[in-house]
Amino acid sequence: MIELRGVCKSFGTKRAVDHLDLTVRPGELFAFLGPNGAGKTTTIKMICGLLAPSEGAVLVGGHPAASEGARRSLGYVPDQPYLYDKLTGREFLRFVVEMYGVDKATGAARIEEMIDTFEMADFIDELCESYSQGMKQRVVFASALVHEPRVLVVDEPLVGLDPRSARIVKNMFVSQARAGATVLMSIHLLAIAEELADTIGIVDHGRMLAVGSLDELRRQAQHDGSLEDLFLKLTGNDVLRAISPIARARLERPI
Ligand SMILES: Nc1ncnc2c1ncn2[C@@H]1O[C@H](COP(=O)(O)OP(=O)(O)OP(=O)(O)O)[C@@H](O)[C@H]1O
Repeated sequence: MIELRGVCKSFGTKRAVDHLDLTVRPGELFAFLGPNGAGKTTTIKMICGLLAPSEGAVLVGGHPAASEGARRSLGYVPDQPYLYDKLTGREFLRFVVEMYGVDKATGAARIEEMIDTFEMADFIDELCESYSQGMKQRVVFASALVHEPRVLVVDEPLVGLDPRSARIVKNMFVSQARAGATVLMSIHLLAIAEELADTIGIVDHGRMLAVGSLDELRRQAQHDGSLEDLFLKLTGNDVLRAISPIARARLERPI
């Protein structure tokens, strides 16, 4: 479970997150949407204990964010993942398993499972510095899941993945949620949110504009269109203003 209650985060005079309330339950796959600069990454960093809120409370698996309990419950894939160049993928996964205090036999079995799930056998014993972007992403996903977290938080999950790897990752989100994990992903690809998410939250200027299933969002926005139409309506059509009048007229035609 992820719970945010009245959460605010300011950087100097800039309010990045503004009284945000959010609950994501076990078994739920939540897509966090919003325009650039809306406050998604800042919120995710507070969930992961990397930033402290200026106000409000953040709970992860029932524990205050950044506490030992929260960290043990959590798997996190950042938008700009980092691997150690001079370790192999397998060594990196071993390091992560040891960090979480997983016993040796269980850890070794979980690493094999991850290698299999993310189809990494061909490169897992090469140094990370030799990996392509997509290979790095797969190792990072494996490292976020290897300790079997109950809460998975992913910032922009599909950047740099080829279609096959993207499919593996999408399947993994769904199977994690169906197995009872709480899954929150921030994503700009609205079609993916529409395809995968049980619940969608649209944030802008640090505030939650709407949250619910796609049908609930349609009711809240009193608009019976696609998720893209709803998104643009709720976030003020900023994108439409930036494109040509002809394209805008086409997009603004009633559906
Ligand atoms: N360390 C920081 N110092 C100052 N301002 C920051 C800092 N981090 C984020 N911000 C500001 O907070 C706001 C929210 O940023 P955030 O990265 O959370 O947005 P986002 O929704 O993740 O955007 P994107 O979709 O572009 O990744 C932005 O205005 C950003 O400039």
